[in-house]
Amino acid sequence: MKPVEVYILSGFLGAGKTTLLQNILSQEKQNQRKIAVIMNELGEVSIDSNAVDKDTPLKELLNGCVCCTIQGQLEVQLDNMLREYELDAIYIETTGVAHPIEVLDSCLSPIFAEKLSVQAIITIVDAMRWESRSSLSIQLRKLLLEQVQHADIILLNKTDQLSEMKKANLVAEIQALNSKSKLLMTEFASVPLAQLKPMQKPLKRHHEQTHVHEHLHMRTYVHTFNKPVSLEQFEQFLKEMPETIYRIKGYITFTHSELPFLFQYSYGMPLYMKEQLKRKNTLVFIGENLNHQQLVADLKALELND
Ligand SMILES: Nc1nc2c(ncn2[C@@H]2O[C@H](COP(=O)(O)OP(=O)(O)OP(=O)(O)O)[C@@H](O)[C@H]2O)c(=O)[nH]1
Repeated sequence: MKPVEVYILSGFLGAGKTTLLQNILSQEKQNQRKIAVIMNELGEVSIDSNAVDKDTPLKELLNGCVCCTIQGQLEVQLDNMLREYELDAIYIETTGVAHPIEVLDSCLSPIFAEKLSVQAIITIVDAMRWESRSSLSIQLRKLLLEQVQHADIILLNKTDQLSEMKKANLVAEIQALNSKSKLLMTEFASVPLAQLKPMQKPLKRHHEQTHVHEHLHMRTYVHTFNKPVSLEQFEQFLKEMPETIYRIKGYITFTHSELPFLFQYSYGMPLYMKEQLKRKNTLVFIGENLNHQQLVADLKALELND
């Protein structure tokens, strides 16, 4: 039997991995290929899984980063996928702080030698984040660089926010770091599937391990609101919260609206999308050295002030 193609989607928190996955899945559906998804999220609840439609087999690895705490689980999930479904391809969306090589290692395990064929590590780079990476900690900067260096295909995303001149500078910088990869510029990760074929297949590569909890000090906090909150006060909270909170996602209901909003925040940019169904009002916060106590107090205060 033909081995199942595997694509590893990597990229920093909020770079656009889920947006890319949605674009890919709708194109794969048109091509009538059988696709499965493995998602790894840092928080203990999944927000992104709603982005995958019900017909697509989905396995989730929650509350850990594939690269350190749950690499073994990834192998088990891959094995389960192969037993349960007849597939053409599996897409693995890693957490924004995963090292793609660890994921690659799991897929290249001898138990999958005949069954999986890893096609590419696709790294999506948030153009704005890349530009201002000097404000990140050394460990995170290193991770960003390595995600680029180990990619077979690089999507320079969010280019809608860059001038032509800045685009040219970024392209030159990224090509200097990894001249072997294919580099594409995208807005909202829009890319034809045919472009996601690498120039060469990934081989086993080595890197220095950077683990989420040990070195990056990356933490998550999951907060559930018991009642709607004021939009105005929530926006004030966003303005005042520490810059080391890089990513927030989840559902939130405001006093002015019955239905919740899907809330996305990355690199200082909030985005609200109205939902059609009631959802649990849970937000996942991801950041470096999170001060849990302060966060809990600030979020609880939003409910009291209402
Ligand atoms: N302006 C702009 N926003 C974008 C673009 N691509 C994605 N976004 C937005 O950026 C936010 C994060 O996108 P996601 O696709 O959820 O990012 P992600 O990498 O999956 O995030 P994590 O899973 O938390 O690491 C969302 O609000 C997207 O709508 C783009 O090209 N331009």
